Amino acid sequence: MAGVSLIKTEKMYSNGFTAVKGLDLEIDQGEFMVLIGPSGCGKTTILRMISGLEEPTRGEIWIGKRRVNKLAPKKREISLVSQNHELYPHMTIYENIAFPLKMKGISKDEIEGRVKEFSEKLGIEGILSEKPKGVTGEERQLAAIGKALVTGAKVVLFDDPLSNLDVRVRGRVGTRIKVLHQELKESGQGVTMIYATQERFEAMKMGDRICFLDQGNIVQLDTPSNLYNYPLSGSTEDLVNFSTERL
Ligand SMILES: Nc1ncnc2c1ncn2[C@@H]1O[C@H](COP(=O)(O)OP(=O)(O)OP(=O)(O)O)[C@@H](O)[C@H]1O
Repeated sequence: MAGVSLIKTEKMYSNGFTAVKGLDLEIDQGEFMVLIGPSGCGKTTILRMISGLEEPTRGEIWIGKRRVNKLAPKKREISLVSQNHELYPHMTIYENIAFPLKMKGISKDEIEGRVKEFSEKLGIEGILSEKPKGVTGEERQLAAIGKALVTGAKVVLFDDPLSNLDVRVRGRVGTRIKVLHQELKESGQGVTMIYATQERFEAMKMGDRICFLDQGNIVQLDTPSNLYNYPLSGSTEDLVNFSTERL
């Protein structure tokens, strides 16, 4: 397991726009951290810096005991799930989930065991021989989550992964991710999950803690119950009021 720390992390894009402003954020190992905030507040930029797809302009990023500012994405032991499921259309669901393990040179038997384990945990064992276009959007996204987790990544990043699904399906897949996080923790394989969303109900339901962002700054960082009891600003009051109406 590995925690993630951002220390005075800043991102200025080449056009001079600063999307993330001197962020201090410590995510514990095995934690489920939700990043929430309006469009453009910097959620994707933060995830891209943690995964290594963007380099911070200033500050530090640590994954576990390693300072990763200059470390290649592949060496960070991180997976990223986005709203576009990123499955290869010509491969079956099984082949897609197995693909990152195959790339690592893992034996066929071990691949089989791991794909079986994760597909059962995600309830998609019945669609393994299908191609992505032959299954539902929900199943495709679950397969993408399986592909992200099967490698044994210590940190999994989710960039608004459910935004293309309708609201009922969204709730179901969100619950599955949360349950899976808990099951992995209980089985000693805990994974740190960092989950970006604009959905307030999702944030309150899923996060161990919620980091509320606005214009590249943290507005409030706390547990759902503390946010509920002690909202520090109009934005966090909004988050709590809207979400609890639906609880
Ligand atoms: N490559 C880039 N060059 C310049 N500005 C960028 C670049 N990428 C993102 N931005 C800007 O940085 C800000 C933060 O963008 P980011 O995608 O991180 O926000 P977000 O919170 O993930 O938004 P959303 O919820 O809409 O995905 C936005 O104002 C965006 O326009």
